[in-house]
Amino acid sequence: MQLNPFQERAVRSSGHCTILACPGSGKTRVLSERAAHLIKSHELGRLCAVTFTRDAANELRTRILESCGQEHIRRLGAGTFHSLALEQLKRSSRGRPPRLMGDGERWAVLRRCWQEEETDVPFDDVCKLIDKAKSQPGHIAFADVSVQRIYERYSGLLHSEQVMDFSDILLNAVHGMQDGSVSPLPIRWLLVDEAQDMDAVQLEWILNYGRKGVEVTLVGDDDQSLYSFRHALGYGGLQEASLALSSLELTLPVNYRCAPNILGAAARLIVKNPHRAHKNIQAAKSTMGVLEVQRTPTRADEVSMIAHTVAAPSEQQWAVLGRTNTILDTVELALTKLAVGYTRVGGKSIWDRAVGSVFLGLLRSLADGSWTGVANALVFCRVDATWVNEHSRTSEGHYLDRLDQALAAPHDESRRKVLTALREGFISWATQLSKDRLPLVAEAIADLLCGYAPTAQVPVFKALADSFGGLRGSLPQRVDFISRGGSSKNGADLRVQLVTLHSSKGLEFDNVWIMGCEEGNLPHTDSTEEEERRLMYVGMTRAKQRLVISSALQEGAESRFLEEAGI
Ligand SMILES: Nc1ncnc2c1ncn2[C@@H]1O[C@H](COP(=O)(O)OP(=O)(O)OP(=O)(O)O)[C@@H](O)[C@H]1O
Repeated sequence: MQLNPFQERAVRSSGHCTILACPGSGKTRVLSERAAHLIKSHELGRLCAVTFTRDAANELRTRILESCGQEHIRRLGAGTFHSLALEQLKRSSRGRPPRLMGDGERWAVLRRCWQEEETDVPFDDVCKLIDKAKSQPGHIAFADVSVQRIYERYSGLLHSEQVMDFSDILLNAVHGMQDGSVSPLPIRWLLVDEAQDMDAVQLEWILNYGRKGVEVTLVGDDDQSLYSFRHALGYGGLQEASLALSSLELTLPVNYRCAPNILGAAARLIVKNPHRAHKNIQAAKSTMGVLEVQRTPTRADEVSMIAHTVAAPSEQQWAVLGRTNTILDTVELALTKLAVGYTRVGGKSIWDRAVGSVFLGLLRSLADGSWTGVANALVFCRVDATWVNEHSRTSEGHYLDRLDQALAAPHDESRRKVLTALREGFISWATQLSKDRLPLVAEAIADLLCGYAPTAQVPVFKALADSFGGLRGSLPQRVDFISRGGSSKNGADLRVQLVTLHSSKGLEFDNVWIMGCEEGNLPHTDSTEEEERRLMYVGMTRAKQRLVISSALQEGAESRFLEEAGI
């Protein structure tokens, strides 16, 4: 595959460089080719590639080595910001930097400090404020004096106990590089992938290298910046870095992924964002794709349309993209009902979460006589877990025998009530089952659990019962189908994927369906319009051949993004 002229220039140019890459423009390839070019065209010097996750760093290392050859392995480093900063701290403290606390430990120390302060500011808010402050490299100060005191107490404790939290790794490396107590890694080139996602501390870390003569290459797409809630700087960060280093700015405008009409709609949408780098995005493909808009009366109609379309027998690969996991749950249940295999990306299956697993657990017990589902349901129905565990250890046999053994002992009224309800329930469910009335059994189990569930979970139990009741097959067959994760726990069946818009970044599919495109949901009220527009843009640019965008009348007005995209 030949590089296009834009890619060629991005690979071969020298000095500090910021590469603004449109979706599907081959940025990982350009980054690895550029790294290989720098290594091969110089006899000396180490190169370090940095990114946000360990998997991405490993992938990048492999791609670079494929391009430059294994013989250069000693001249290449790749890691996350934090792993590289930690390496610096280790080198500068002869292998003994402060011990890194785990998440739970950090939480406990912070909570201690919060309790001591007796403030009105809720603990979660204090955590968020401190996280936000620690994503800045400068002096930390809080508007609220009680939060300031909590922070000072927390920092004091970490110092005296010679420990640090995750944010301290980069902060300590940055401050140490500034005052000369921490040396930079001995590298000649630094390459940063997904640079739109860096926060202010990561930016300062990069700039420190740049100021010390390391050549910095940033690759990113400000239009795909989705993490401002994690303090990512997006376009502002890319601009600041380019300005500070006087970097050469290049774009990769050619998209190899999407049909031109799909790309055109996405491009019309994203230009509505006022704060972005101008990129003259172009489609490499010339064959038009399918671009459809669907508006159904209700969400249930929308979900049914999605499920029946993606279920149609074909080799076609589909991704259903949703703004939230809750909206994707509705499609998951509809697919279960139709016995269509699927994979969830970016969230757990509803059958693996508390509500789904307690419901399925009782059905499994009914199918095979096992106890675990009953024990879990007892705890869900607020029976004391210590008692349930003790009874699980000391009793044996079929669940009915174990319930009988339990009922033979004395209990307080509420526990006896739950044990009796379950026992009577099982007897009646078994009778219904013998008459092939599985939907009724599913409904009755849901009803029993609803009696102990918070109000918000009641419709979820009803939907689970409807989905399970509608599925074909015997009870063990249905339980087995769902337990296998709708057939594809191990990702074996990737034909239908249910993906949150955030998790869709970096992926591509033949056919994409973006659902729930109503005002309030997309754009979502929890975020800014610009960030939501980027989210929609990322979703749209995942589609190679076909893009369907749907909404339900009952859920509100159609998203403003459709009009903006001219569709
Ligand atoms: N010069 C080229 N000629 C033909 N195809 C190319 C070229 N460069 C990249 N591609 C193809 O373009 C597709 C998109 O590339 P890639 O997945 O690396 O995009 P990306 O820039 O990382 O996208 P995104 O940011 O949207 O995740 C890949 O299938 C890749 O093989």
